[in-house]
Amino acid sequence: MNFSSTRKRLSATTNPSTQYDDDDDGSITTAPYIDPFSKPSTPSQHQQQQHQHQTTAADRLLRAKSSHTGPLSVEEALRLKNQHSSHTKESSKPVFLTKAQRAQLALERKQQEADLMREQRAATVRAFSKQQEGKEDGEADEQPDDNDGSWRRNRRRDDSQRRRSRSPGRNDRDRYYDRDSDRYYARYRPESSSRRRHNRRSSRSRSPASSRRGDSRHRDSKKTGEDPADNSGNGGEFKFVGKASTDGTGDRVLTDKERETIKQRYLSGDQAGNQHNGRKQTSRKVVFDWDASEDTSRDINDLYEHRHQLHLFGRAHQPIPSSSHPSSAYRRTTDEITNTSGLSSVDQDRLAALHERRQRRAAKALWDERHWTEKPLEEMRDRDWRIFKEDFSISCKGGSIPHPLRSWHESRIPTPIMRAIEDIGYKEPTPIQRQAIPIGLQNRDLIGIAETGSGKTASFLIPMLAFIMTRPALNERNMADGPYALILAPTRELAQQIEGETHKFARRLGYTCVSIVGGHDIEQQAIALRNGAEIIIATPGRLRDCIDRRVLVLNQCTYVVMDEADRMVDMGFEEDVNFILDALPVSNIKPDNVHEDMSDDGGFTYRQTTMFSATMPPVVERMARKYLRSPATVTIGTAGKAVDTVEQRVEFVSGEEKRKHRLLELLSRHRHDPPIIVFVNQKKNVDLLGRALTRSNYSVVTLHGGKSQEQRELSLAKLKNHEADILVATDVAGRGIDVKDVSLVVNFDMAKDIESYTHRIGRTGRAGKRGLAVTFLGGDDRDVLYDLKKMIIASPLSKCPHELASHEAAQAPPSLMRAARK
Ligand SMILES: Nc1ncnc2c1ncn2[C@@H]1O[C@H](COP(=O)(O)OP(=O)(O)OP(=O)(O)O)[C@@H](O)[C@H]1O
Repeated sequence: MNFSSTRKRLSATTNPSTQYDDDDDGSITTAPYIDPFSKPSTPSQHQQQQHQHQTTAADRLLRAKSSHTGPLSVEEALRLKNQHSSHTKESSKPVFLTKAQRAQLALERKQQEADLMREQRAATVRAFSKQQEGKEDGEADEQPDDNDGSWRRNRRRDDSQRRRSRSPGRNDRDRYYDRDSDRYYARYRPESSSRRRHNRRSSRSRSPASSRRGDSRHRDSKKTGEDPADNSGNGGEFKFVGKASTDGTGDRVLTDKERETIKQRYLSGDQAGNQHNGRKQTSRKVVFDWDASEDTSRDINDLYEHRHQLHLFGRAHQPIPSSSHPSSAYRRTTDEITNTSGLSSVDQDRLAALHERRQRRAAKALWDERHWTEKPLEEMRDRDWRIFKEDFSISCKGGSIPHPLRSWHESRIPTPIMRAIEDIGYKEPTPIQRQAIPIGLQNRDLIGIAETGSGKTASFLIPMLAFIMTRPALNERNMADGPYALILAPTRELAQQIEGETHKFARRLGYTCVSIVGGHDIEQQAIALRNGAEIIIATPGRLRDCIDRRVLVLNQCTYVVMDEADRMVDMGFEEDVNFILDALPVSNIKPDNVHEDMSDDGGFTYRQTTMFSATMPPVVERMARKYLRSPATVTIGTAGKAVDTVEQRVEFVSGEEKRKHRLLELLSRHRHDPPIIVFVNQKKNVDLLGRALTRSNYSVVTLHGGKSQEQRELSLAKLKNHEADILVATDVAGRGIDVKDVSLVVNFDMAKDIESYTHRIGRTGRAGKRGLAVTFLGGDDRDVLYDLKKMIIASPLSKCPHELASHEAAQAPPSLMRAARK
């Protein structure tokens, strides 16, 4: 639809006072238009309207009066007056417009304003281009009338008149605007053109960047559909680039889109203001397909996790002013952030938590992620030490525990002992050695609990030797005061074994060790003691004898080791142990209030007492409380747990004959490599079984408490030397006996308690090697079934048979079962 023709038709119908006076040139002569339907927009306009109505009514009265020949009659005058007053009443009535009419009128008015603006812009451009042309062409311009640009103005007027002649419906308002715009050009053109000239000059002198800005403006105008070049070149016609057509009269017809744009721009003020150039705000936004569950940022930054904390100060959405020119608002903001005094306690807590998290993150950034094996000692952090201890199942109690040994050469072990360790061939310390040796070197009391065959002997020997190195060498004068160190063991075999282990080190260091065990001539032992020995290894009974007989004094003994202390108590040696410990000098007993670390004791040496075992029943803890001062406790793995390298099997076999038969079957069928140890509970059964096995062509030695010390030592030596394949023994051989590569342990009789069982099966699977333990169970073993089941279940190599798992006696501890029976 032709927009301009609609506008004209509407004007004609809605403006009753419009008079068309089409003359030859198409011009319209009319009074300035006042729309009677529209509310006066200003007070002056309103007064003007009122005045016009009144003037028109008075004129009519005068005309009526003048057309009358004589004076008016009273009726005539009244009629005229009534006529006038009714007209006045009518004209003063408010006129209501429909919404569509108002919109149409507003559209019309806006169109007129747009036309006026367009004209003004075009005129400015024309004036400018005329001046440019004038400059370029100079005096030799082909247009003779163009010196002042008047020919262009004339041509524009001609064009305008031609257009008007083509548009007979054009109303007086258009004419008014034309005139008005001419006035505008006359008034403002020189100034605006001179301003443009000025702008142009200044833009030339400005930086290239600003000229680029001009370019970008140019580009922008292209984007919006306007072409400034066209505006300057087409005589001020507002030209749309796009699908535009003309109607039959040659008037340009606006497209729907253009009309819509004009409507949005001029009719809906709010929308036009918000939506720049009628463009939707989101038209240039990229809308991503995004799902909150795909947000991985919260994994790496917990700031996102607690997003609300960002809004703690309510400033996140506000622009922060430049700190170089801090405004009062900015200062207030920073004050609020740094000063938490005004915050609620909840917000202060949040702020503190945030701060702490940042600090943790910063500390984490400093973490060295290398494994402890890749780090030098001085770069080890607490975390590395924790990992290290976990790797070796080391757990400690007692406070001020030194770091464990990573290797032999990183320790504070004196060089001569280090050389001895190298000579013996211990490449790496075992877990108990890693932690017990540094504690021992601090001259600190210690309880060491580690599985069988884990190197506990060296754990107490090495610090003991280091301590002895600090003592004066034994000579004629101090020899009579006795040894520097004492090692107590429950059995002769164990004592002799420790002696052998100690001797390996001691002879390399020039020290003497003497074992005092039963079964040997006490006179010979007294002679050995008189010759002087730094280290005494003894069983409690014989040592007490020696002290009683004054064969031995312990005047300068300040280092005491109790190996298998629980066994000593078990065997009834507790009283003997107490007697021996009480015989030690009291002057060097460490007071309770002394700091745990005794390494720097100002030259004074307190007595150091240590206890080692694979099991630590409560009775040993009682002894420890009595004789140890602020001890450190080191546990490797789980206290009392059987060594993981042993596979434990159990079979329910009742009766001696059946068990013998089963044992022979086991030995013949599976062909276990010697040495093999078979444990029997009673001495006489040891001999019976030994003979039975010998009859079956096995090379057998036996060991029990009823044999002479010589026979016992011979049996053990034959087994170690591989002269015998099988050792049949009681619990005498159950503890501490270290025979290399025992492949099989058979519990012909089950041990009476779980600790003894643990030590027995610990004769195999030693020093990291794998072993097998087979146990025959019968009706007498009910009291250990519960603990045995637990131990087998805990063993990684073992499988608990259904018979044991479901056994009635294996369902609860024996004490509970007894209580339930009562
Ligand atoms: N660091 C080491 N490297 C290699 N072998 C070692 C090391 N320490 C000790 N051994 C060896 O391991 C074996 C067992 O050592 P030891 O007898 O001291 O163990 P244990 O824990 O006392 O056993 P039990 O509890 O049965 O008495 C011995 O033959 C010993 O020579």
